[in-house]
Amino acid sequence: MPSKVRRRRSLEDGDPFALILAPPEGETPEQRDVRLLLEKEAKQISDAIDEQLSRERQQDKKGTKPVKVLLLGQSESGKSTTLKNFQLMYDPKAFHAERASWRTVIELNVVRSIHVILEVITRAERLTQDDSSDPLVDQELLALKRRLSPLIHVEEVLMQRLMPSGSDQSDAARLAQIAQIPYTHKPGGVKGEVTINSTTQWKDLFSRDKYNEESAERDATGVLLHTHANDLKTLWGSSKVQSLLIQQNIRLQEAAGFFLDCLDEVTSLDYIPSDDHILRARLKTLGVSEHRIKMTSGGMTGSISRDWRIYDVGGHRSLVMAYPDRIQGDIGRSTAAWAPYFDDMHSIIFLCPISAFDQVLAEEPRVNRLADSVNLWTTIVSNKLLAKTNIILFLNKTDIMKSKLESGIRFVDYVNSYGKRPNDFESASSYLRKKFGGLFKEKSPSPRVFYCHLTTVTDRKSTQLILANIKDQLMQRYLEDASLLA
Ligand SMILES: Nc1nc2c(ncn2[C@@H]2O[C@H](COP(=O)(O)OP(=O)(O)OP(=O)(O)O)[C@@H](O)[C@H]2O)c(=O)[nH]1
Ligand SMILES: [Mg+2]
Repeated sequence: MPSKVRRRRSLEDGDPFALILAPPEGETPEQRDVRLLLEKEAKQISDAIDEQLSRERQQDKKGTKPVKVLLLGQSESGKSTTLKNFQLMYDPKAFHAERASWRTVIELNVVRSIHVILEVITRAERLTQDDSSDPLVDQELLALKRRLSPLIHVEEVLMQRLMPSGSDQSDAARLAQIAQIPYTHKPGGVKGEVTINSTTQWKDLFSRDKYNEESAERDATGVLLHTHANDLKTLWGSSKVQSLLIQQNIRLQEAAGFFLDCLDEVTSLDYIPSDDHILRARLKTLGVSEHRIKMTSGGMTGSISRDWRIYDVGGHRSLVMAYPDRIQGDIGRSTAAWAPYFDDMHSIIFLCPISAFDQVLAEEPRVNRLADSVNLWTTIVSNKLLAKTNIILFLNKTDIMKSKLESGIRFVDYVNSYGKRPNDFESASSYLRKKFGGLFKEKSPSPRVFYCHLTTVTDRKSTQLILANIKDQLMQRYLEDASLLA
């Protein structure tokens, strides 16, 4: 029992690194059972992967192998945004062809932010009723709320169009059936974020050509946003709304899919999203999608061209392994869901959204988001099957991290081992780099190089420099491997 107390305390103290490194001494019999169960599961996965590896080695003896890159990380870490950057750089034609389709997603993002504000007003109204001496909501706000409430209906219509098969929960359940992964419905989870299943042809659904034939709602939404443009701007510009958001501790500007700072553009009738807007658009991925891009790299001996396959894995934890409640939210289930995609990857780009240090997982409110990323990182780097895989860490969302620290949110309040170091971006990011690097060295089955970048993947310029380097580095490695095998 004493060690159990110590382990729990380190979690409560909010130090994800201490938790990972804590020795399993003083394990209770139940903990032991759970650990053995996890080990058994890990062994089964490992055996299955070994078998698949050996089958694929046979197949790969013929033909040129594509370069395979896997994007990993928790939900909202920036995987799909990294993929968009790759597409924008190396397959711009396809990227631009999809531009109009992203408009619907952005419209939905706008409506969602408005929905959040309307709920904030409703909550404040309730409080005002309790204390009418100092009304938090005035008549003007109430009138705005009334006029904008039809947008909530629009949100439902749009979500039905993007998710024809129903909610993300039902998609997860279906996926679980196909993948034969135990699935548990978690009541009271995230409220209706729009999710895209990798098999849904949503871009076709919303392409401009198709619009005229069958998707009247889409333009109706654009027109509705346009009609309400002034009210939308008044609502967002209202100092009363801004103070209600602060009072209720909602930092809307830092949320995924925030577009209220460019309402003039987004609500105009001829709005077509820019590249930057597409990078900022939020659409949650469910399942795994494969993207093929032809890449060319120049070298001393001339340029080479290879097919790349980039795999974007939905990071949401809706596939839950049937383990005791206590350990849900831990390493095993994620590995189980992703394991089939690990085996022959040339590289894994692992994204950790470092700005999430003060947040919890939407789907698992007991779990701190940084602690979750540290857990996933540890699982990936310690996996023996990945011992030779090139792993690149993106400490992402540095822009939000900076603004949080500047606004006075204290890193040490969530990572107690940070101690008395200054609460600024330089110190906090270099601390995290060291910690992730330390885990990498300690947990890697054999020595390998630690690659780490501080990123803001919504920023095209800086991200594309990093991706160009990664592309050349992987092409180089690929050639070296090929010549070794020849
Ligand atoms: N400000 C800021 N926003 C970011 C950054 N990286 C990603 N985002 C935004 O965060 C949201 C989530 O990013 P995604 O790329 O969809 O996250 P994901 O990892 O694919 O999430 P899942 O599909 O749920 O697994 C999007 O609206 C992005 O535009 C960043 O570095 N800074
Ligand atoms: Mg995604």
